[in-house]
Amino acid sequence: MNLLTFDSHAKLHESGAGIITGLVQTNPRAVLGLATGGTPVGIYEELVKDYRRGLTRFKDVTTFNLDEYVGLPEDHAESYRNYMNMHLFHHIDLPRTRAHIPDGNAADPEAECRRYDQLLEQAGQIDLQLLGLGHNGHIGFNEPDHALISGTHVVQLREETRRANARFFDSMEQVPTHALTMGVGTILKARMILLVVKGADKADIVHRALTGPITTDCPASLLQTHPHLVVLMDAEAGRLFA
Ligand SMILES: N[C@@H]1[C@@H](O)[C@H](O)[C@@H](COP(=O)(O)O)O[C@@H]1O
Repeated sequence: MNLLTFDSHAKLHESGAGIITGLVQTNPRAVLGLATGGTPVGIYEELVKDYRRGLTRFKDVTTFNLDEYVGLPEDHAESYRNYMNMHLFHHIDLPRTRAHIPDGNAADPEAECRRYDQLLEQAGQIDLQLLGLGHNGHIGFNEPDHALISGTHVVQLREETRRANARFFDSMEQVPTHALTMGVGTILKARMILLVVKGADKADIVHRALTGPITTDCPASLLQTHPHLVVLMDAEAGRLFA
């Protein structure tokens, strides 16, 4: 595990984008696992800057997003498809046909999960999986539970997760109750995992996840078992690692 702490968000974002840009430079056909939420926005901004500087091209890259809400129209401001379009996809030359996100409006969500897993399988191994961290230790939308599911599945969101995400919606009632998420098995199969954690409110959970017991009560704790985990933290999130 490689832990890196940054004294500014600018440096953290540059570093995160630099790792992704470097990977795509050496492997133009890279398969990237992408995340949403507040945390990676600055990294996507830097990635777009790298692209505009001509440092990288995405025309042969394939991407898979971790998750999507169930029941939000694709063009809803808070759908993860719309988030990705706004923050990354509309600014780079990644072909839409290779930018995969689970379809939260599929008539048969279980069938959609199987379709997503087939696409993942066809693409081969994810080269780099970008991850944020939920306050309860969730990764993607894999919530703490007595057992975790390996492949893509439908999940009922915990109240604390809906509350944390309510800041992006007009009211708590508008936050979807369910989501489709890649499973922890798929996440752990990635060649490299880039976990990004920011803010004092995540200091306890990131410390517990990376130094505490490996348990399904804290899905991110499974990342301890990964052979190539890189963690980027701001000083506030990383304060317990001193
Ligand atoms: N499904 C997403 C996760 O992929 C994200 O990593 C996490 C933290 O979000 P944030 O970065 O906004 O704190 O919660 C969300 O619910």
